[in-house]
Amino acid sequence: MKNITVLSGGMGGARFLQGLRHAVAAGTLPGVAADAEITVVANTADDLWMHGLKICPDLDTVMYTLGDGIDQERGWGRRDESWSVKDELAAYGVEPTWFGLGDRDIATHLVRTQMLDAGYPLSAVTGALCNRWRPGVRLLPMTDDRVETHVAIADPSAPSGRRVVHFQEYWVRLRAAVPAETVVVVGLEESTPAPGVLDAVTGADLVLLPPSNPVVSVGTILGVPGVRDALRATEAPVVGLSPIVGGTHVRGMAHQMLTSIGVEVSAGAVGLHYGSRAGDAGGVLDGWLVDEQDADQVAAVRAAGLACAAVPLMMTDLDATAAMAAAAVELVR
Ligand SMILES: O=c1nc2n(C[C@H](O)[C@H](O)[C@H](O)CO)c3cc(O)ccc3cc-2c(=O)[nH]1
Repeated sequence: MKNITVLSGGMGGARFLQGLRHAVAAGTLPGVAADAEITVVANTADDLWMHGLKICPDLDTVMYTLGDGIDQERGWGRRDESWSVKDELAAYGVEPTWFGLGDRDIATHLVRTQMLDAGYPLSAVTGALCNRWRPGVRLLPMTDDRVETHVAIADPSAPSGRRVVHFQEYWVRLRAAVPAETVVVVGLEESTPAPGVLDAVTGADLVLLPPSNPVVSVGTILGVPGVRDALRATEAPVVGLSPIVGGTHVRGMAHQMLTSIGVEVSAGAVGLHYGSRAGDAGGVLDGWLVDEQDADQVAAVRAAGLACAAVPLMMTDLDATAAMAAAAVELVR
């Protein structure tokens, strides 16, 4: 195997990619060449415009994490960050004040916004930013078009009893503490895959769905017209790793998002939600990894036509994550 493609969200996907890159370089993935290329197709529906800047959280989290600029503790934004601009904006009473824009991070958004204003597509901007960060993977946005996830929540003070907020407000300001009644990904149906995305799927030797949010991260990538068809057409095996362990998410808000689309919050249910490529309901997987805590769900996943195994899925360190990548390869060899 020489070409591995990963459909990734932010923090969970980025941590997985660290382990995958480590395993490829160490030559510990059975049948995978040590010089194999990793292509990351990243979710861009978390993106938002704020203070006139285009912010791309999942692209930046992958870029900073693999480029060794990430703040490990937060899992997003830059290490050794300062917040002077954020504080000054707050001093002017400029909203929103709830979003953490760091001084170093703002430089990334300034470069991106200037290039977008000059007419460069997001994919070209991302390539330019990666010339500095050298993440060691090819990083592609899922689309160059504007796509944004918005969440409808109950709001008794609103005439309709509901209010729609940008995904970032739901996640950062509201801490996903209220039920997501409806998730709407604005612009998704009209979007087209960014250059290289479909080829990265159809031309891969292996496609991986890391433990990112199956609704608002991987789910949005699958929603870009053409991506799901490419996954069902590729000759590469497609393997996913469950973001749900022991009945809940490890970090983030997969629990709330799965509930909002009526999918049971379990490792097995997420695998069945992605579905088997062997089936005819648009499924995209050949294999699905669940954590050892969820071994009792392996039989049901296999019964749906998926290869399935229960292995440790907690990304506690680089070796643990590398072992997860190896288990994914083993599952479909
Ligand atoms: O929990 C937070 N996450 C923050 N994130 C993380 C972001 O909400 C998540 O990475 C994804 O959107 C969800 O996966 C940021 C990411 C960026 O790229 C830039 C700024 C932020 C700011 C925050 C923040 O203030 N609080």
